[in-house]
Amino acid sequence: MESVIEVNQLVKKYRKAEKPAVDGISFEVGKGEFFALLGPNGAGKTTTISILTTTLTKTSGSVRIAGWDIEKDAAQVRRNVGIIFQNPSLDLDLTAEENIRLHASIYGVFPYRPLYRMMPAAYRKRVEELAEVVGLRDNLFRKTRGFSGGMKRKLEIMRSLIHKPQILFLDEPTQGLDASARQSIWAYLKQLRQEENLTVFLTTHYLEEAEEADRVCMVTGGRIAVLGTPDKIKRQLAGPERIMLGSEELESLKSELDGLGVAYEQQQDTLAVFPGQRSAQQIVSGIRTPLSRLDIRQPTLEEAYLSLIQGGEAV
Ligand SMILES: Nc1ncnc2c1ncn2[C@@H]1O[C@H](COP(=O)(O)OP(=O)(O)OP(=O)(O)O)[C@@H](O)[C@H]1O
Repeated sequence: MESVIEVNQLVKKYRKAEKPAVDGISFEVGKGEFFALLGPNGAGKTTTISILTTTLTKTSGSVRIAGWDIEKDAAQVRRNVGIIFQNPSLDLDLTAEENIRLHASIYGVFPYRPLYRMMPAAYRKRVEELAEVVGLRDNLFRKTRGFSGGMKRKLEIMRSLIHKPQILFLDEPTQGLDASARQSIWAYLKQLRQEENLTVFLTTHYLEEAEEADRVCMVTGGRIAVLGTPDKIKRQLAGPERIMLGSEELESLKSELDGLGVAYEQQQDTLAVFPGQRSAQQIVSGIRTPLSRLDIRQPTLEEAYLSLIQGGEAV
C-alpha cells in the first residue's frame, strides 16, 4: 500500500523540558487507512499531530506527508491535509458558510467573493454536498453562535474537507460530544473514507473509536508501546480469548477440566478457561458435565489499554 504518512525517528524536546515529549517514534500510514494514536494524558499525541500538520517544529527526525517534507514543503503539506483540533476555532459572528468561505480563501482553494452566490460553482457544489452529508443543510446560512457542540464539530469537519485533502487529522474530535453526535460524525467519516479514499489520522481517549481503526498505535512517555491492528493489540496486551463456562455442577466441571489439562480461573460462578493451543470446540467436546453457560470472550481494546498503562513500560 502506498504510504501517505512517513515518520522516521521523530523527536520533540520542548525547551527546558527534562525529557523529550516525543522520543524517537517511527511509523507509516497507508493511503485510505484509518490510523488511531492512543495513549494516556501527556503521552505525546498532540505534540505528534501538531508536528505532522506543520503547526509545531520538530527537534530531529524526518516526516513526509503525501510525499512532501513537512519543513521544506510545508505549503504543499498544508494543501494536502485537513485538520480538526481539540478546541473549535470557528468565528461565531459569521454564518456556517462564511466560516467555510473564509477558510477556503485563506487556503487559496477558491478566490474570496463577498456573497455566496458570487462564489465559483465548484465551491457551491462542494459546500452543498458536504452540508448534505453532515446534515447541516438547513443551517448553512445561520450564524454559528447558536450552534450546539455537535453542529460546530460537523461544521469544522466540513471546513477541513473543503479543499479535498488526502489526509484528515483529528485531535480528539468528539471530546465533549454526546453519544448520538459522536455516532453521526463517525458514520459521516466512514462514508467519506469509502467515497474519497480519505486517510484518517485520529487521536482519541475513546477506545471504542479506536476499535474501528485499521491500525492502532499506543504511545506512552513519547514512545511507541505497541502498534498493530486492534485484534493484534488485544491479543498481545490482554492475552488470548477465554471460554466462559457455567454449570450447576461446578466441582465436576473443574475436575473434568483438570483431567483435560487446561488452565482456568474461577470468576464467581463461572469458569474462564484459557484454551492455549487447543480450539474451543476441542475443549467443549471433551466435557460431559451439563453446562448452563457457554460463550467465548475476546479481550477488549479497553483491557489492552489498561494493561498497557498499568504496566507502564513499553511492550
Ligand atoms: N508547549 C509545551 N511546552 C513544554 N512542554 C509541553 C508543551 N506541550 C506539551 N508539553 C509536554 O509534553 C508532553 C506531551 O504532551 P502532549 O500534549 O503531546 O500529550 P498528549 O498525549 O496529547 O496528552 P493529552 O491526552 O492530555 O492531550 C507532556 O509531558 C506535556 O506536559
